[in-house]
Amino acid sequence: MLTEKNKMRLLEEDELFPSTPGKVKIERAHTINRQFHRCFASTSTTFLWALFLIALTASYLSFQSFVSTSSRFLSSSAWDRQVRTSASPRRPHGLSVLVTGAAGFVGSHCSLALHKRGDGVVGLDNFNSYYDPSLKRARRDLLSRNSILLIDGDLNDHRLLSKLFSLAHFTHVLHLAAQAGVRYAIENPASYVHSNIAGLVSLLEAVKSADPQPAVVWASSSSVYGLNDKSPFSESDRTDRPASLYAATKKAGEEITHTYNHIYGLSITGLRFFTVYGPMGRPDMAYFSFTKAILAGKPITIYRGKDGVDLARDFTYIDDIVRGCLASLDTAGKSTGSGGKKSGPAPYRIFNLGNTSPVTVPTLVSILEKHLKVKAKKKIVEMPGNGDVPFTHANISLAMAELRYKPSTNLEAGLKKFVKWYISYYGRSSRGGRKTNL
Ligand SMILES: O=C(O)[C@H]1O[C@H](OP(=O)(O)OP(=O)(O)OC[C@H]2O[C@@H](n3ccc(=O)[nH]c3=O)[C@H](O)[C@@H]2O)[C@H](O)[C@@H](O)[C@@H]1O
Repeated sequence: MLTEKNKMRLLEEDELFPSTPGKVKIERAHTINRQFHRCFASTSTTFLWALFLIALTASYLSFQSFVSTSSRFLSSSAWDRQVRTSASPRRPHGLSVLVTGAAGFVGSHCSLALHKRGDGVVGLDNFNSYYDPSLKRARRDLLSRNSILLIDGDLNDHRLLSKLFSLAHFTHVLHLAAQAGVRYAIENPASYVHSNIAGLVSLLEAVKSADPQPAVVWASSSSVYGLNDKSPFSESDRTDRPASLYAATKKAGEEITHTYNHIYGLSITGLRFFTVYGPMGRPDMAYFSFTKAILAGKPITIYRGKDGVDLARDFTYIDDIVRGCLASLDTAGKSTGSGGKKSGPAPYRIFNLGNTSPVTVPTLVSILEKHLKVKAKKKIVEMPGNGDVPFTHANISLAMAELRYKPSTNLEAGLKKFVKWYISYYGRSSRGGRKTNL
């Protein structure tokens, strides 16, 4: 017999866990159900507590790491001195440049080139794990051996940025930090917004408030041309039809920098890089991942466009890009703002930095086969609809006229240098592990 109290409890439990309407309930089933419900209720409570504790621990840890990162940077006079020394030019009228993304491919090459000619350089990089961070650490070690300070920090860390601009009077910011890669945007769209939109705005806010305001040279991308089929691509061509979220964030960057130019008088130069390759490059890019796979005897996937047309890229060698970046810094006019107001118009420039001679992906593979002396195992598939464009081709007349930009390395010669570096760094039988220092 059920007591009134027990009946009430059962009723309450029934309300909590309603049974399927119309089902006959027998007492034994009900008892089992009740035990199950109790057990479930206690499991779910435990689960919720566990979640709560995990969240609490995670926020504590991230707070601790924020505090320790910030205090490590923000309260040490030794660190202040390091920033000032690294930012100081060693030649008369030299530049003082904050290079974001300095542990990256283009960032590390530019930092070294600037340092070599006597400019002051401070690097900033968040060492994210989009590709193997050990290569980024190796680049940092190389910079460090050249007395270039590279700070592990994120563009979105406002305190860190304002501290940097208060410590050093940077004449220029070379902004190369970004979430790169066209196809990865399908997997992780938020990382593109974090770095290429929020990070960019955070940086521009810091630059706007700096006194004096530096000039900004930054990496846009050939991908902004998107579905443009007028060839070669000129800076005045349509860029309102991006084919990937990556391209859309780079295009947004061009508009965002324009706003800061218009309102605050920041001197802006946007560089549309065309598929940059070379030694110490990005492992996610086709020429790099193909090399690794070919040496390992693994198959490579070659995408092919509609109607069996080969895809083509205006592959551009890193040294040419570095020269274009340095020429952009050297010719950037001054920012005109101070205290949040501009005192006159400042330059806003956009340049293509390409090679002007597109090469198909199968040709890229055959050049690699030749330099590696190994035949590739090729799998040809139709280009997936995940952001790729069929071809790119730069018109570089504007950069030639204003930057004296003149690319001098063709794909054959550039890949030879890349392969030489790859084998010296990883070895021929590598599985991605490094053999020597950079
Ligand atoms: O120029 C640019 O703006 C962009 O250049 C590259 O993007 P992408 O040209 O797609 O370079 P890769 O990823 O190296 O691809 C090169 C070509 O190889 C093809 N590919 C790639 C990977 C693969 O497994 N198979 C394959 O056939 C691609 O479809 C593409 O046609 C960079 O990854 C971007 O960060 C940069 O902004």
